[in-house]
Amino acid sequence: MAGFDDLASERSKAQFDVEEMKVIWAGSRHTLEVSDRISRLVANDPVFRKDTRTMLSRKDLFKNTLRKAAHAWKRIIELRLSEEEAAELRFYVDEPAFMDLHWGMFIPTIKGQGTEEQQQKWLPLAYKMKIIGCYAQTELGHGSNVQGLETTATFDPQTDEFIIHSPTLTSSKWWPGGLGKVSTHAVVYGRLIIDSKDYGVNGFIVQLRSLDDHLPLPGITIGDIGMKFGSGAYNTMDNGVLRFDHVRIPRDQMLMRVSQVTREGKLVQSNVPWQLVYGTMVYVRQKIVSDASCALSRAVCIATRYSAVRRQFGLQSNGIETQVIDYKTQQSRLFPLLASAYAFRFVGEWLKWLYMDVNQRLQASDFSTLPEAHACTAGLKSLTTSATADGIEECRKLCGGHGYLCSSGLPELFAVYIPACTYEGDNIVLLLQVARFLIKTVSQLGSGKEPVGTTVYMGRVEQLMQCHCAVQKGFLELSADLVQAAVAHCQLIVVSKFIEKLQQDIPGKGVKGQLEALCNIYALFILHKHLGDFLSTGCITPKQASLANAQLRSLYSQVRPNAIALVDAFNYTDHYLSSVLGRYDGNVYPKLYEEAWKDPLNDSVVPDGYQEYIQPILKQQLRNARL
Ligand SMILES: CCCCCCCCCCCCCCCCCCCCC/C=C/C(=O)SCCNC(=O)CCNC(=O)[C@H](O)C(C)(C)COP(=O)(O)OP(=O)(O)OC[C@H]1O[C@@H](n2cnc3c(N)ncnc32)[C@H](O)[C@@H]1OP(=O)(O)O
Ligand SMILES: Cc1cc2nc3c(=O)[nH]c(=O)nc-3n(C[C@H](O)[C@H](O)[C@H](O)COP(=O)(O)OP(=O)(O)OC[C@H]3O[C@@H](n4cnc5c(N)ncnc54)[C@H](O)[C@@H]3O)c2cc1C
Repeated sequence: MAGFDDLASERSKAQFDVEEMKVIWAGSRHTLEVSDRISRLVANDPVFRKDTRTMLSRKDLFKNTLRKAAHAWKRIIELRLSEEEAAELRFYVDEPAFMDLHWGMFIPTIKGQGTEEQQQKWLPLAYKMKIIGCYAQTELGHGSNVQGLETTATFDPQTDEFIIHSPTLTSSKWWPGGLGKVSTHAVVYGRLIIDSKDYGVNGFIVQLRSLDDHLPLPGITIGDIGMKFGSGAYNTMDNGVLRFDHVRIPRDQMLMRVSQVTREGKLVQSNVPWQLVYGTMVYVRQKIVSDASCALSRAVCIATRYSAVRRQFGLQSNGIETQVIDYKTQQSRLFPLLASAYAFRFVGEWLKWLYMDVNQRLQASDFSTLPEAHACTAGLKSLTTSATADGIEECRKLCGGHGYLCSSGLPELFAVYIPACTYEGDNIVLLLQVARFLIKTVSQLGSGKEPVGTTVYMGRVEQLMQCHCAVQKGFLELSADLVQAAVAHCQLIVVSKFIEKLQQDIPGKGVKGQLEALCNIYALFILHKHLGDFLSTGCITPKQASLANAQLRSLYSQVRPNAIALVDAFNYTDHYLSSVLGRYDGNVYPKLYEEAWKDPLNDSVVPDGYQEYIQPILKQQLRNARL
């Protein structure tokens, strides 16, 4: 039968060791073992089913998410899962929920911005989930402009407290995940006011709900902000709205690693840079880059397997049509995405290392690499999420009409993924940060300060000094071009990190060769996409451009027989993929047919509403016809 045979035959053509590629993708043999074990644990647990998610009402969907989160937590305790295993469990459960913000933002904020005493007080409660926290920064009126936040935290020396207040409608907290219905606590960002003087934005731990009956505490108005894009998708999350009416908290609930307010109401700055107040965002942006390769590889896995099963036109001598994966147009859309998934995987690994390195330096009071870490996390978050969001949509189109069905898994994946282009910093706003960093680096070239890290190449480009003079005249005026420059800088990082990966010892028959082909596809595809820029700046000649395109076509042919094995190396279970088109066994058509009958509309042969709305029309037509 088509599908079974097609994918089996594709797998037999692979020219490399798939099991070794799985290790490369996972990062290590140990990580592969953990990820494989936990993915099966989730797939075999009926509580974690997700096949009806897109058909549930918001209330049922949300309650089901609470059920899954409670079950996940129970399993984590029962099985004594390590932090790594718990994170894998969350990944394979594949459902955004309040837990993400509790573990992914609330706890890291206390760790990064709290003093030793504050950590000792709050972290044990948070780790045991005796309190559940979220990250309440964004307001109705301001998200990107953090310094524009309006919530106030006014010190009251009489009582040794801060008074948290929302002075305007636009100061209402708006968007924080987990806030709407679940969190008992939040890190709230607000303006520190002492003696009528504004000292800018700081973080404060605020209890929102009673730990007895979950009701909001006095002075607090709280709720969910409403349905979001798509069915299922991010609607499992209770993004919330929050207003404060002069809510009092003890002074020691201001996060005081960066600056402290004394009992007398004096502000004391510590030796750490004030930008550490933005530290949680650096951590999460780094995580988002790692996750981009997961979302993109998932879409690519579905589109690649289906492209090998789907046949259209080109009847061959044996009487069967051509697999759509054999069309060069399909390859030229699909294989750059396959290469991007691998490229993002490796740059994500590197960024994780960079983040760990900067953290270690921070502990030792070395703040020198913080600006680069900020620029790299901001820029790569922007590049990888934009490319992944576009890539998922391209995969939907690569699957033709069936890609539009929820059972393909692609609509929900797209809907759940696209806010990544906005949250943790709008992608354009983040690229402007990178542009500023680049301009600053260029401006220091003449002063003898050698560029380091990802900007080391700047020391070799003489024309950059002239660029700097031009940009000095108008950053805002040139910002659209500067954003392009920031993207180019980030692309250079992605390609360099892929090349560095290839320089490592890579065991396994044919594995390195496949990775080299993918690396070249990624680099040449970027060149192809921006050919105009490369030609107009004289970086390459028209002859080189045409050679590069010829090389790209030849690389597609090289990857073609290995395409299915390259997506098998992601080691995704059918449960995780949640796609009829991307099934491991390729049994697409019978399962698509079967899936259709599960839709609630097919519960009855004659639909609800027939007698009210259809029958009268039909009868009317009958009368008109008689007339
Ligand atoms: C159901 C299953 C349950 C299973 C249970 C098991 C559980 C197990 C474990 C689970 C683990 C889950 C993990 C998941 C993790 C992730 C979840 C992610 C969810 C995401 C949700 C979204 C959250 C949010 O969106 S939070 C809000 C984010 N907001 C933003 O990003 C705002 C963007 N704006 C800004 O960052 C700033 O305003 C900015 C930078 C644009 C401007 O800043 P400015 O101060 O106004 O001005 P500027 O002059 O530009 O900067 C000054 C100065 O500071 C430097 N700078 C800026 N930012 C930083 C920074 N972040 N770090 C360091 N330095 C920074 C800047 O460069 C300037 O420097 P100088 O030039 O030297 O002056
Ligand atoms: C699903 C989701 C979950 C979220 N979770 C949380 C959370 O848990 N906690 C939290 O605090 N927040 C959260 N947020 C909020 C999120 O961080 C903000 O929405 C994000 O930072 C963007 O800010 P904004 O909405 O103010 O966009 P805006 O800044 O209003 O952006 C609107 C447009 O203006 C452009 N723009 C803005 N400034 C500039 C500029 N200087 N130059 C050029 N163009 C500009 C942008 O590019 C964009 O096109 C979440 C958001 C979403 C969508």
